[in-house]
Amino acid sequence: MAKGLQDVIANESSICFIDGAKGILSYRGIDIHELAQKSNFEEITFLLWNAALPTTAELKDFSHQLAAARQIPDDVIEFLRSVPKTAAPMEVLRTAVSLLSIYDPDEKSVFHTANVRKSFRLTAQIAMIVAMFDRIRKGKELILPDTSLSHAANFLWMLNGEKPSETATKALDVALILHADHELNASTFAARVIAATLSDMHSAITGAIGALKGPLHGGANEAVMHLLYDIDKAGEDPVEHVKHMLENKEKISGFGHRVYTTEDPRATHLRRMSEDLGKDANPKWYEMSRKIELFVKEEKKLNANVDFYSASTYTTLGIDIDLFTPIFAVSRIAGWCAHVIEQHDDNRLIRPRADYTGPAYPAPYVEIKSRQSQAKEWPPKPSA
Ligand SMILES: CC(=O)SCCNC(=O)CCNC(=O)[C@H](O)C(C)(C)COP(=O)(O)OP(=O)(O)OC[C@H]1O[C@@H](n2cnc3c(N)ncnc32)[C@H](O)[C@@H]1OP(=O)(O)O
Ligand SMILES: O=C([O-])CC(=O)C(=O)O
Repeated sequence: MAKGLQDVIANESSICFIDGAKGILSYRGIDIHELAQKSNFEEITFLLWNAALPTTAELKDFSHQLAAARQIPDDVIEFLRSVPKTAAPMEVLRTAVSLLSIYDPDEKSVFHTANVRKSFRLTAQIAMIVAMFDRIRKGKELILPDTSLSHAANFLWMLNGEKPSETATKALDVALILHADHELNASTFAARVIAATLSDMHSAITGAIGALKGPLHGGANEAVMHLLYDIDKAGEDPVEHVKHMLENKEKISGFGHRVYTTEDPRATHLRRMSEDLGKDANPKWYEMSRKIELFVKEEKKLNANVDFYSASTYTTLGIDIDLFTPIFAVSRIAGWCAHVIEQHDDNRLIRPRADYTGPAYPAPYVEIKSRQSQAKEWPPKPSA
């Protein structure tokens, strides 16, 4: 039995190819390094959904459709205003996406064309929800979307209320390219399991957001930054701190990967971005990260994953920690949609088996008056 389904081939997919031993990641066969250098979020989203790079006219039309989808029902904005300002943005996003389904004109359909329409809306709306809730919780006025801006630039515009610099837009755009898809990662698998019951796309994406939030998955980028802040606040040496954590058998967020046994190709770009942005702003977070990376690699032979340098990159861009995982979702929605579309286009229920480890069958049904409590921890044994 493969615990955690390690290395189990659970589905066919033509979206994303990974060679974990060689550190290769590609979308529809095109290497991530080339995409990170030459492409943009709109183009790779077209690629993920259509299995081919767009022509100039197709890209223009696609970008236009994505910008035109920047609309949120008033009731969803009311919901964002109604939740406590202290709510975690990732929880708010999860619930808002669930709520969006009630207002989506194609909500019940799982047909290809309806799924594509929903993909445009969800991709546009997730970015807007993250930006809008951040402004609402800070008591700031909402900023209307600007359809002349790219997806990355519009997100920064709606978040900060000022036109973003080319450097910030480019950095976010590259981060969005890098995070957009990753084969059957936990959140995408969750989305496909939900979609495979012929449930709707919003249900699948709501489940995916719940899975992404966990600290073993997308939530690790926030945990990395909390670690860096804690070390900095305590004035500790980063290597000594991490050494102590490893001695206590604690995991270091941002390291290790189920599939990559060598460098995560996305970390290569994020490391460079963290360093470059740090040079112009504050190199501290990059420098601390680099020291930790070198030590963990030497000591545990573990490589930094996509979440490690995204933390210092986003912090240097002035983004709050609890928006890191939501921003992961702002990008990953492109991949989730591609996978839900692929699943619905050629569906079969996903229903694996469990290796049963419980009491041998047939176990006796003991009448209630004859039972002794078997509970170990919960519920606690009532005192006699
Ligand atoms: C976008 C993403 O989801 S990328 C991943 C983001 N998650 C993180 O960064 C959290 C930290 N990393 C981890 O917890 C793991 O490496 C995971 C979840 C990514 C992969 O998990 P798995 O493939 O199940 O590996 P598993 O957790 O079994 O670890 C294997 C061994 O490496 C160790 N290990 C793995 N990651 C780490 C880590 N980050 N720090 C310290 N030790 C680690 C484990 O303790 C274990 O050691 P052992 O065999 O001595 O018990
Ligand atoms: O593939 C995984 O297991 C996790 C990951 O890196 C991602 O989702 O980007």
